[in-house]
This record gives sequence, C-alpha cells and structure tokens, in this order.
Amino acid sequence: MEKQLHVITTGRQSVDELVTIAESIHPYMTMLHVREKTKSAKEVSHLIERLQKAGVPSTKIIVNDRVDVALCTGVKGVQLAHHSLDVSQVRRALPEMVMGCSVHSVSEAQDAEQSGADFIMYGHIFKTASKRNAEPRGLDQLQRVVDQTTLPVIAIGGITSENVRNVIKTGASGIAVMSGILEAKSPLQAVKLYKQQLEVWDAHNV
Ligand SMILES: Cc1ncc(COP(=O)(O)OP(=O)(O)O)c(N)n1
Ligand SMILES: Cc1nc(C(=O)O)sc1CCOP(=O)(O)O
Ligand SMILES: [Mg+2]
Repeated sequence: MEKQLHVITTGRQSVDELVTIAESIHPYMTMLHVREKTKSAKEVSHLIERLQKAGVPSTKIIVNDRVDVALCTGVKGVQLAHHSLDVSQVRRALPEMVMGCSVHSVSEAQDAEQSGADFIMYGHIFKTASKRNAEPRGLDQLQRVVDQTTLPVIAIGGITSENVRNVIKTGASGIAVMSGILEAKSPLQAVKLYKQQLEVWDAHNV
C-alpha cells in the first residue's frame, strides 16, 4: 500500500486562501481534513462546497468531528476527535461511514479498533507549535501503537520532510501535516516535497 499524506486545515486561514491552496495541492495529497473548530456546521458545509467546486474530489475530503456535515456534503468520511461522538456510536448508526479516530495512547488505539474505526491518527510525534501544551510522544511510542493495533496508523505532529522517513520506518501507514504544508511559503512546493519522500519510501518498500 502506498503511504498516505493527509493535510489538516489550520482554522486560521480564510476560506478564499484555503480554497486557493487546496485547488493547487490536491493532486499530491491523499486526504484533506477540514478541521475548523470555530466554524458552525453551516460554515464548514459552505467551505466544503467551495472546495468541491474548486475541483477537490469529495473522495479526498474528511471532516473533523462533524458527522452530520460529512453525511450531508457527501465527502469521504469523518475524523472523530477526543470531544466527538464515540466511534462505536457512529458505527452503529452509520455502518458505511469512513471513520478516523484521533488517539494518544496504545489503549485508545485498541479501543478505536474494537469500536470499529477505519484508521487512527496518533500524535503528536514531535515538538510542534500546533500543539504547545503537551510533550511530544516520540517515535518509540508511535512504534508501540503501530505494533499493537491492526488499524492503519497516520502519524501527526511536527512532521517535516526531513523526518518523514523515520516516521514511516515504524510501519505507520502515513503522515498528517498541518503547518508544514498550509503555512509554508509555498504550500505547493511543500506538499510535493512530502509526497516525494513518501514516494521514495514506496519505491524501495512496496
Ligand atoms: C491526551 C490528549 N488528549 C486529547 C488531545 C487532543 O485531542 P484530539 O482529539 O487529537 O483533537 P485535536 O488534536 O484535533 O484538537 C491530545 N492532543 N492529547
Ligand atoms: C491537529 C493535531 N492533532 C494532534 C494530535 O496529536 O492529536 S497534533 C495536531 C497538529 C499537527 O500540526 P503540525 O503538522 O503543524 O505539527
Ligand atoms: Mg489531534
């Protein structure tokens, strides 16, 4: 399986700015997570409509937290966070929904697996300005999570094009990046650099 590149929205960019960037970077990414915590359901839905009109495939869009918005906009799925509905609750109601779950320990990873998540996002791996209030968990903890779940693990937090290889070496199925792409001077150049690192890995390991 090709290693995945998930891009996470920052919540700090205007809709116009985000749509312009997404329009140019979508061919190089696996998924775009719309994580806009201060927007209402209606605002997130309007943003998704703009992304869809700009040519970002619905199959590449995941909505953070909002199961209702994911359903009503017809996107790929939902990323359930700490404060979201439970994985098992959503799975019961929506057997077909593609569901990622954000986890921060082996036991949370195993719970997500038993509850029916399709993949997990584990972090934060390295120090990052995007998560200032906690210590990074590091590569050894990532390795433990990868080893102790059968779900695909997407690693998040402080991932740069320089450390991608070490992250992927753990057996993680992919990476998720926020500031390294969306806040780069050139998001297009940045996404290509990350993608290239993953392709180099795939070329030698798939
Ligand atoms: C121990 C721990 N709990 C929760 C979080 C953050 O929650 P998450 O569900 O990942 O939501 P966001 O990252 O989208 O805010 C954490 N980092 N650590
Ligand atoms: C949204 C998010 N969740 C994390 C977690 O560990 O749950 S780390 C993170 C932000 C990652 O941003 P950057 O790529 O800029 O480091
Ligand atoms: Mg998170």
